[in-house]
Amino acid sequence: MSAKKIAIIGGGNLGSAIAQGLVKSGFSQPSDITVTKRNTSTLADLKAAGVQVETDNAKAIRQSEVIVVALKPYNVREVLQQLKGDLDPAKHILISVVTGVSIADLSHIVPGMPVVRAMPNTAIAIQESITCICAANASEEQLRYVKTMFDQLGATVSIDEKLMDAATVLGACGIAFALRFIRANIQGGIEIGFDVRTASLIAAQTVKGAAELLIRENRHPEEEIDKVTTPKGCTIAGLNEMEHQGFSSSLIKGISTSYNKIVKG
Ligand SMILES: NC(=O)C1=CN([C@@H]2O[C@H](COP(=O)(O)OP(=O)(O)OC[C@H]3O[C@@H](n4cnc5c(N)ncnc54)[C@H](OP(=O)(O)O)[C@@H]3O)[C@@H](O)[C@H]2O)C=CC1
Ligand SMILES: O=C(O)[C@@H]1CCC=N1
Repeated sequence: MSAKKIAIIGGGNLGSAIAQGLVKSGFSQPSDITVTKRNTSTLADLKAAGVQVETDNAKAIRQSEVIVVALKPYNVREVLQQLKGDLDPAKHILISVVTGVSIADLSHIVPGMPVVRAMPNTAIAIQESITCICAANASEEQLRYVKTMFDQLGATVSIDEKLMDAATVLGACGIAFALRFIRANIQGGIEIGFDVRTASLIAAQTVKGAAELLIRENRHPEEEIDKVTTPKGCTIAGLNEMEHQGFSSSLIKGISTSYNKIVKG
């Protein structure tokens, strides 16, 4: 368990998910976490779990050592400018999960602060995130702490900052892409006879199983696909029709479009 007190500035979708994961994992005592936002009514569940809920960012920062910034990209500059006087490079470490805001940008807003960028996804709420991490001006010890924290909340990978936008697309947006794939499977499953609950369970568990084959067994997807595609069988017939309709191509184009949205605006 972490002895450090953690402030999460911006308790929206991701900020709340991080708090949930920190509580569930036992990494932090609920009372050592403070989550801020202007309208705190949406944080009732976290409050009931013992997490401190605040509208006052400065107060949250003063009573914490680790500051997780989970604001919308367009809010970061203004909010951090206001909090500059409360941030102490000797006491605090800043972890930004904000999309598209570089360590250089952050260091420009709050000079001298140790900054780590992290890119988790919403599965962090259930300790199943993949979190990409990069640091330019944090100490080895601070970086170790951040990695340990996110290791409790899923898996981590250290990357160069130049790959952070790509990490956002593949890991963070990727949850939505995967869920849309599952939804399409559910819709197909209903069309061929299943009720929605059964179709959802089969579709979700099947995707989980496929992912586990890659993660646990370190296999290439095509190696596993070869085991399923009986010659002249129904799998290859369905798979080829999906490819004729642009399945892989649409996913690759979607990933590329998502990436360009971050880098070109
Ligand atoms: N959602 C995701 O899956 C992921 C998001 N990200 C990044 O994380 C960041 C947050 O995204 P997301 O959680 O989706 O966005 P949300 O809009 O859900 O969360 C941002 C929160 O910030 C709060 N906020 C706004 N102004 C202030 C302020 N002055 N002080 C304190 N809190 C404030 C808002 O609440 P209120 O209006 O009540 O103040 C809001 O709940 C973004 O930069 C996003 O790109 C990264 C990876 C994944
Ligand atoms: O859609 C977005 O812009 C954010 C970044 C990653 C996930 N959600």
